[in-house]
Amino acid sequence: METAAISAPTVPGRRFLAGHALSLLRNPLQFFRGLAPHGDVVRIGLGPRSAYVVTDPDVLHQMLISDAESYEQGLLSTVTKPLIGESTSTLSGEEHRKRRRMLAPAFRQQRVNGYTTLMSELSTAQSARWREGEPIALKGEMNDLALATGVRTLVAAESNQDTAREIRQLLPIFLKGLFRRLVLPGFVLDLIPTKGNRGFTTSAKRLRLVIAEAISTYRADATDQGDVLSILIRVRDDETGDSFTDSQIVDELIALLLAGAETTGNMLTFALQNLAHHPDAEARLHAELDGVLDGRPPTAEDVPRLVFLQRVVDETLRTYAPWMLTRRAARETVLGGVRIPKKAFMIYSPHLVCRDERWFPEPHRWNPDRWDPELSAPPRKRAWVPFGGGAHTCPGNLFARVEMIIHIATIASRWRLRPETDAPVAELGGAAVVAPADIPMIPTRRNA
Ligand code: HEM
Repeated sequence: METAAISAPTVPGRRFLAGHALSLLRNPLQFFRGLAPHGDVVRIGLGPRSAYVVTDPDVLHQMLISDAESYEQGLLSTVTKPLIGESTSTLSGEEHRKRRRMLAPAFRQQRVNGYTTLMSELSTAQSARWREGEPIALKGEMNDLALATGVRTLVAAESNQDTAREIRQLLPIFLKGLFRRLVLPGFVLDLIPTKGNRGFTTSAKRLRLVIAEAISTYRADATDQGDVLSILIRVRDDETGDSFTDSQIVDELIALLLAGAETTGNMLTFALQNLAHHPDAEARLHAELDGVLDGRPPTAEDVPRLVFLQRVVDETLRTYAPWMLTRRAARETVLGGVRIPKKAFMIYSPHLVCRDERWFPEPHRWNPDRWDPELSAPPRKRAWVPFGGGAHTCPGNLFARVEMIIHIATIASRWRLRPETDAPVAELGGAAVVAPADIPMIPTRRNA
């Protein structure tokens, strides 16, 4: 160990036993955004426990990439593992590397391109239900759309559409129960047989059963349905020759839906809310869509041509990046010159790094032009971390970016959205992600 290593500075305001709980409960996003001036790695109190928060992009690179072997998955995966099983998002080490290799073919560029027709059909159907001048709850609409996209790209076969519908109904009940169990231990909730608690247990069992039935149908019919499940039942690991068992596929599909639906739904909401609040950006997007698409639905080939829309998406991902992700030090080590004890509770916050004015001038301003090399100096690449980095970097990053581009292109080609009130775009600290406040929107048809 380097001898010059120092102890991590403690962030002022830590109280005996409570730690920084008050500031965290009051406004976790603001609290995290205020940490960087105290050091590249700082110590905060979560109740009586210490946690180390990494605030600098180079030091974060060290933790996630160059010295990744010194860290394993943290609290978030420890608490979710008993509830959602062993999957890419809860495993560490060699088993995790193997799962990532086996998952990768479902998320390669060519495969993701194949999902775009379905994506565009889903946003067309969702927005076809809107009525001129009648307010819509945009956040609910976008979460439904992202969930539908997740479920249909995982299990697309026509013969399994009842399954897909049932997964869509069960997942929100399961998610609600899961969130409660992250706060209170399951055995406590099992002692209180309320509707919500029974709902979690029943929905978890049913969810596994319907996915298992879909797997049996797919195994019996060798056709590639162009979806994620078709890949998972075929894939063989290059290094070990192993394939997935049915139970592993169930765990992976549930984990993908948990990791991918709400995150993308929230980002879609933020993007459309910001466009509604920035008429200049909205007008430029409309001009681009009219020029490239001329009224037809977007396809995978259009994605690289929708340059301004890509900037809208990248800026939304920067502005509303997840605020808290965790690791655990597997051994005593040094990070950014700071001593890290074995088993230390490590936190990194893409939100904090992506809102640091040293890397992104006027960091709280949503400004797609910061990604235009003719108008702005190139942002620090290492500081744009909405999808994390290293071995656990989001495997759905390409999928999520393409999904956002296709849905926004489809919706904004047909509709202009305006907030019903003058409420500004507001952000809330959700479980690990930044969630939008629900601002009712009034849709009006575009005549393009
Ligand atoms: C805009 C939407 C999304 C954002 C902002 C996002 C962000 C992230 C981040 C920051 C991580 C890394 C967590 C860590 O370091 O511990 C992650 C992991 C993960 N994401 Fe995403 N994600 C998004 C969409 C998706 C989608 C659409 C899918 C799947 C279809 C997905 C599947 C996963 C999985 C399985 C992991 C765990 C990876 C691992 O531990 O190896 N995500 N995501």
